[in-house]
Amino acid sequence: MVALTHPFINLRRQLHRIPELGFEEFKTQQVILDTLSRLPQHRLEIKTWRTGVLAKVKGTAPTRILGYRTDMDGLPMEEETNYAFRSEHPGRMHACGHDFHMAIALGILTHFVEHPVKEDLLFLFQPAEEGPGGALPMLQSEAFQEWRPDVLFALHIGPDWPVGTIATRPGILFANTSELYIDLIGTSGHASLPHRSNDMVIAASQLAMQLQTIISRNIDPLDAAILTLGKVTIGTRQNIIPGKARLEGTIRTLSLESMEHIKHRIRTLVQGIETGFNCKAEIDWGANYCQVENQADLTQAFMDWARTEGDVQVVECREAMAGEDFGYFLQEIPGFMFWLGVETTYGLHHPQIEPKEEAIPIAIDLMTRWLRKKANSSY
Ligand SMILES: CC(=O)N[C@@H](CCC[C@H](N)C(=O)O)C(=O)O
Repeated sequence: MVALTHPFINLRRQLHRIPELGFEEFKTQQVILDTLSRLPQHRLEIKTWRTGVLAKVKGTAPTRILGYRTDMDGLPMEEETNYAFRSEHPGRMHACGHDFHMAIALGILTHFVEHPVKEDLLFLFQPAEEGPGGALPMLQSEAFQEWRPDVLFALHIGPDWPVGTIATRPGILFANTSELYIDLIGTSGHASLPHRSNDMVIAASQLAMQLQTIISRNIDPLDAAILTLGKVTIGTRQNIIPGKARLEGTIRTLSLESMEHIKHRIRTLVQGIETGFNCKAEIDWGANYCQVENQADLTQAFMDWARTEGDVQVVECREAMAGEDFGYFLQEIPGFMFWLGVETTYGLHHPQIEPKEEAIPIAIDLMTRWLRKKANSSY
């Protein structure tokens, strides 16, 4: 772990202590607003939107708005790192790097308040990326539309790459996602009377196995797709036949067509369970995120530029099956997202993840130079 010498590493640690779930980022929002309030105000315009923040750094002779987005929320999990600055919120953790993302955004913003460029720069602090999804409602908000940027950039910490490496690609970077919740409703009863009950352990087990056939039997093997069940809840006690089961999961695809096809197959299999087990079933698709599709020319230009700058390694990576609601912004505004190497032993969403903080100043420096270049060019 690096020493506490860099102001934005310090800020990351401050944010790391206070992870909050989507649309509950009250303390986080306050830290962002407090940080902004300590900067010279004459170049800053600030708006809040729900628990998010929009901060505009006014340019010297603006004709366009260049945007930079960070997410803000933490995850509902117990932290198990060795950090001295562990989460102070039980059952909450920044395990997806949003503390890094916010500190980096504030580092870039601070630079431009002190060293303005010609164009306006918009910094979006977006709530609820992990769920239920803040990007789409923020994109549709009046607050955003009033300052709608012409281009938009973002990064995500990348545990698989060493510090000093960035990885991205023109085109699809992150998958389409849909959450999946299936409730099965049968009849509970005494363990000794199976014929008078309708056991949802058996129905849920059958369904879990059948769902796994969708990817292996119904999807083109060359078209990547995932159906993961992350949580199954059934029963209360060893001698009670449970009449209710809940299966929770996520679907990931690299095309919208595959997403629709998988949902169609899920509906069909669930209907089969209803018929076969004489139970009722309800499906809820939860939050859906569209793919993160990097604008090809801009992304290629960024990768070429970063290679010539020579201080970071640039990798053209494959698509990831992770989801990111930043994709909604990129459906309407040209831009890109990239992975920032933070080289960790444990991956994203792991309770022991300790991303390397040396990546924070590297990212601030890189994106400061990129935004300066874009703000001074005609595109
Ligand atoms: C980068 C990352 O880990 N993103 C999350 C986004 C959540 C997607 C959605 N709520 C779902 O689970 O379907 C991810 O899990 O990929």
